[in-house]
Amino acid sequence: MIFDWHYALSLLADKAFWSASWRVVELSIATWMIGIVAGFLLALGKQSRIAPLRVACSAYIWLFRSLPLLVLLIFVYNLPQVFPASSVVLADPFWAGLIALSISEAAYIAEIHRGGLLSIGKGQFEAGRALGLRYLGLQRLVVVPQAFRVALPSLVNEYITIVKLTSLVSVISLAEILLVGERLYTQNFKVLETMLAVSFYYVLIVTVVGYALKLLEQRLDVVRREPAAFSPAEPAASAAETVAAAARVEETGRVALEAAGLRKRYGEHEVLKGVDLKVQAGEVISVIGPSGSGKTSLIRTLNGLEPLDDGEIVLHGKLFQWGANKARRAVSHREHMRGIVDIGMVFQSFNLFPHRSVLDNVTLAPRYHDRGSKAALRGLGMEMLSKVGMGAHAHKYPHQLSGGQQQRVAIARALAMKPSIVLFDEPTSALDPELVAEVLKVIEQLAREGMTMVIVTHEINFAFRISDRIIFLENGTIVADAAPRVMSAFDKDSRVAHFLKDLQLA
Ligand SMILES: Nc1ncnc2c1ncn2[C@@H]1O[C@H](COP(=O)(O)OP(=O)(O)OP(=O)(O)O)[C@@H](O)[C@H]1O
Repeated sequence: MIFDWHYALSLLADKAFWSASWRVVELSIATWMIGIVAGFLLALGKQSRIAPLRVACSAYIWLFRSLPLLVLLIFVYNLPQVFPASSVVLADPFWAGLIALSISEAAYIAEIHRGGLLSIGKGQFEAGRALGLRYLGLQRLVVVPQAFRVALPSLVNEYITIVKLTSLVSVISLAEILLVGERLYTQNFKVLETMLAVSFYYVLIVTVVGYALKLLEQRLDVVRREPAAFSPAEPAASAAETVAAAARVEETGRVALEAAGLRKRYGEHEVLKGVDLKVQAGEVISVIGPSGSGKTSLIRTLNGLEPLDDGEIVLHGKLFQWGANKARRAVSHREHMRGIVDIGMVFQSFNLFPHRSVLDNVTLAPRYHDRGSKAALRGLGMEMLSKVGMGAHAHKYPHQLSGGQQQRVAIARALAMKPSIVLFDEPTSALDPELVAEVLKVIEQLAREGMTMVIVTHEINFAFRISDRIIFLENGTIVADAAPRVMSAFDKDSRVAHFLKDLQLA
């Protein structure tokens, strides 16, 4: 038997094949999109803290990944035998195929999304929470865009799988590419010629749609993006457009934050053992102490990133945080959130949002909290960036900045919410030594402006130079709390003097 090239080539212009190809494109794209949305919800459900939801989503994923698609297709297509009303939809093989494919693909895609979700670091959630983003806002603005970008290469791959799986829908008589081919070769027995044409159409769809999805993948990949050129004509917006941008400086002398009897334990290890701390408005307090003494734990409990076991925190005279051991819940969620955004937080590892430009990082929270018009917030963002010497980098992405520059952007981001207190958790510990000075200079400037700050730091000279008070923490207890001048004059046998001497020798 001779291979009929002429016939095979004529099939490439066959109307029935082109219309079947279009049906495959429609079916595969619809399945992919439904699978992406449903799969994401399943992935979130599988990670949920609500046990019944977690179990239900896990069971769905387990069941539909185990079930062969062919079985599911036949099952769905024949459902009208038991539920006649469903024939309105399921009598059409396109809809029956779409439903069966989507049910099955959602289970596979859920696992791809879970990989994306797991890749988002804890720091991203903490930065979002410290900026007062609620669950949905955090998902929408921070988690989903990043997780989607991570998952996209696998999702594109899954699309190709879906295109191939559509050939199975021929069993329920959908006139897709394979069925058109089968109908032809059962008439003329030119099986190889027909299958060559069938292959051509599948390869064409995978190539064209696959290429479009690759372009989408590249577009979403900020790491490949060149920084946009900065135009000095664009920036700081007119004074009228600018939301009162300067960091909020409280009337000095009043108590801004008061923590009483703070206790925190991790398992059996009690890391804060009844800490009392009063921060006056305009005061700069540095927290120093040996590694593991509880400095970071203290600062993280102050703005609610870590729950307390006991004790309470009062912010500007209003209860803000309270220990799990206390039954008192006199604070509404709204008031509590107001407290959170009133306390700015700068993290050791910056925790900038990598998928957003520098300016977007700074304006994200004020935009979320509806603090002004787009133009006004842009003006605010530019002003905050200029304040930390980063105005010229507004259009870059975090990965295009040095560590010191990233930390300065993180400071601008915290200031953009106009907090009354800013907490710094070892702001220079993750930096190369030559980058430390630029960050300390910014913090020192804020101290001069009268910003209320609590700074956990290992930069002892810096702490003694800019602070009104130094707190020495050891074993979860405040061992000393004094002005730098007083602390420098402590008895040379005191624990503080030993610690400072050890640091000088190190
Ligand atoms: N999430 C956690 N789970 C369990 N233990 C923790 C956790 N976070 C901190 N710890 C423990 O609590 C203790 C205090 O940690 P913390 O980070 O507050 O100390 P630190 O004084 O800031 O130390 P460093 O100066 O090294 O950063 C340490 O022993 C640490 O191992």
